[in-house]
Amino acid sequence: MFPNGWEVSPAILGRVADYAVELWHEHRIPIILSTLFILGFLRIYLRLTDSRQEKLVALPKVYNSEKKGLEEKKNKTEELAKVVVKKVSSSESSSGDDERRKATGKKKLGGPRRIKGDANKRLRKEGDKQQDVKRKIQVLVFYSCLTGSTEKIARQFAQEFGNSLTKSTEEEKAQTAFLPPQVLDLSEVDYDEYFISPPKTEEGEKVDYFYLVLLPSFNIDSINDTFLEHLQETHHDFRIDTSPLAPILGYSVFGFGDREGWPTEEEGYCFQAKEVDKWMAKLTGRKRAYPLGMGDWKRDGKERLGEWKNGLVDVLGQIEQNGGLGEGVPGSGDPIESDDEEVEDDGEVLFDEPAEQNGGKSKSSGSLEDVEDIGRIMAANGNTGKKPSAPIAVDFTTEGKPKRKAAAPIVIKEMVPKNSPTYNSLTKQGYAIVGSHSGVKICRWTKSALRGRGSCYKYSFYGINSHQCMETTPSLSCSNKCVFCWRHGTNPVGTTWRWVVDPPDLIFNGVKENHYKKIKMMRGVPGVRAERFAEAMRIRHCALSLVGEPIFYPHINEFLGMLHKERISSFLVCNAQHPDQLAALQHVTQLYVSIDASNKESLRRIDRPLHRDFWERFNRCLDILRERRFQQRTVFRLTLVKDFNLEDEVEGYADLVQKGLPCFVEIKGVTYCGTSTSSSAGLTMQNVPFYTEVCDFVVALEKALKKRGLNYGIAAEHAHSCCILLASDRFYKEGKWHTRIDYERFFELLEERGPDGEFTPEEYMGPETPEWATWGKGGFDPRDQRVDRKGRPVEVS
Ligand SMILES: Cc1cc2nc3c(=O)[nH]c(=O)nc-3n(C[C@H](O)[C@H](O)[C@H](O)COP(=O)(O)O)c2cc1C
Ligand code: SF4
Repeated sequence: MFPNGWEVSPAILGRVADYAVELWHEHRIPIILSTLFILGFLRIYLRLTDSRQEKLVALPKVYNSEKKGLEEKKNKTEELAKVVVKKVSSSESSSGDDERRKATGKKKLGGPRRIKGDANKRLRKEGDKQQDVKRKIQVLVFYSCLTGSTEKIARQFAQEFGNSLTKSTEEEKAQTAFLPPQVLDLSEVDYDEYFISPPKTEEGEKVDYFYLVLLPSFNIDSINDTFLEHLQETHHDFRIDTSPLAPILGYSVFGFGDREGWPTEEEGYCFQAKEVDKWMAKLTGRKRAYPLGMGDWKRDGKERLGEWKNGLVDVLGQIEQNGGLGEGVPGSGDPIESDDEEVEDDGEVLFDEPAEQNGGKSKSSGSLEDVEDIGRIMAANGNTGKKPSAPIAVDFTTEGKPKRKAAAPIVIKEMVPKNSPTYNSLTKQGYAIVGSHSGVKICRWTKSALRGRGSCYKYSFYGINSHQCMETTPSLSCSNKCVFCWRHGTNPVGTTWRWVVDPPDLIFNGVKENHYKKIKMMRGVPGVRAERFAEAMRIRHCALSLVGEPIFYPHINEFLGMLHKERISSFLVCNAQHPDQLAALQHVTQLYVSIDASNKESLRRIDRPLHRDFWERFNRCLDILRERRFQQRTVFRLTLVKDFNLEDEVEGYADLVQKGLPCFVEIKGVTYCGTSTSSSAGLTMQNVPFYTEVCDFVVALEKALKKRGLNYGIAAEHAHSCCILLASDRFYKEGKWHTRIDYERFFELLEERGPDGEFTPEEYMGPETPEWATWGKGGFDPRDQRVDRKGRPVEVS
């Protein structure tokens, strides 16, 4: 009923409803469209009004209250002792919010916040803040023992180790606190507490653990067996993560043994320490922080343990600085297996010619200048980042001839700029580029020696420890394109030095730094021996023979002086194409010239030299070697390539030896590398001679030399690298070959008489060549274990 008393009968209501339904059915589309149109219009109108007036016309109350609520919430949460908050991601905040924010001119609130954690608890902890900042590291020293010595050693070790660590963190500002090392007897500890996961700490306390295991070996039943069984079972237990100890910072193992009863590792020397090291690597996800150490408790145990301790102090120092094991570990547990490398990194190799270099024909438009002038020009350019404007060329072919006047401004480019394909290619291959034209790389023999798997032939012949050898070059550029070049790349080749010249000290410091960095990356590699690793941190030898041509570098003598000053011996290999530089070279410990062929045609085919007068240059180099044979310890390096320079060339090589009269002749079979450079030259595996073929060649060459009245004999061999040494009888004394070098004497002579001083190679001739390295004995270092490509031991025949 209506208020005025009208009554509407149900029949009328029914008719109205019918009419409305009918109307809807007939006109629903126009009704919907016009409603949408009106709503759309209304919305646009509201928007326009909104931005003009810079305030909300519609829904203001709703938004304001929401905003107010959020702000209150924000203040509250901030007040609540800066609890951990998490912003809702931007994708979650609606665009409408943004627009409204724009409209109000208010700052972004960051969206609703989700509160994590307990604010009150956090407030309670505020007072502990200072304490929280310091990170705590707990070193645990586990040991096992049967007859009592290891316990004593472990306690003393922990004491000394703790002292060394605290010294480094005594400063108030130190971010890390080393807790005193704990010594734990493996026959008493609960293995589940330490070797299924790291020990639990007090609630809220953050302690990182570092495990050390001092373990004598026993070939009888002992706690070692129980311990090893536990490690194995944990690793194989399907209910447990395969690396449950991965949260620890790192570990290292030191084994005690007795060489009197167990002389070699194959016979059981320290065998259980090796096992523990292996299982710990698995359980920790390869967190070997320092190589396995081993010591004979009757002989060198203390000394080896001391080295191992010092190495670990260094490692913990790095952890303190970097927060973890850092580069190489478990990356160094990601070993670049030396055996995986295609070939050994010893020898001159080249890269493909870059497009802009045309067969060595110099395109330089600039003037020809002296090497020394490059420094002057660089100084004139101020090396200030101003772009020099035209190339400079130093043409060794025209050195000494009158200079032409500069026709155009000078631009000095870098040989291997950081953004060049060469740089990328070289770094990918494991080279570190130092400055703009020098490189350093760890050769596979260095890695092999670190793991006790054999040194290169230079140990057998000359007594060089491969793990203390740095392989480097101050010039990545070269003037040949040898067929056996095994590096892919696009490095500059050319007859002239046209690049920026880096100062020698920059190169010297840079190559050392990078070499040590690369050695350090090996510390977690399985099988690396602690004592070799410690020795490797002192470079004793430098092989200037990587890629490129070292005497191409204008300051090579200064660079050599720096090596010698630090008592690093130098073996310099050059390609017999730079006679002037060779003549000007000061003393090196051993001076090599690569003799890749015995006649002009063969040399052209193999070395593919860029110099048109390559044969004349080659011969001049041999003359220089002959003249200097009583000043420099000279070596011919022959690389035999079947079907290229092996057959019918014995007589030719004998002639070259007669011409140069080197102190030694090293003969080596080529190593196949399968690069585009070599295959485009038609080189295949078929060109690699067998060792027996190399032996036959050497016997024939010795005979050919004798025929010419030259007294050379086969002094040493290293079958492992297919290399044999012929020596002049100048190095044959009292019925023995003396191919080794007295390095200390060499440095003394240098100090006494200077880099140009008069002294002969005989004056620093070393002790006799060891029996195992002489002809017929194979030459494998008896200290090491020979392995095949898969790391399996190989019997040395
Ligand atoms: C019963 C026995 C068995 C041993 N077996 C080996 C072994 O197989 N390999 C090894 O290098 N040393 C072996 N050793 C030498 C011990 O590892 C070495 O003497 C060690 O320093 C002993 O440590 P401890 O005095 O703490 O028990 C053995 C010693 C004993 C007493
Ligand atoms: S001399 Fe040095 S660089 Fe050359 S192969 Fe031996 S260890 Fe390697």
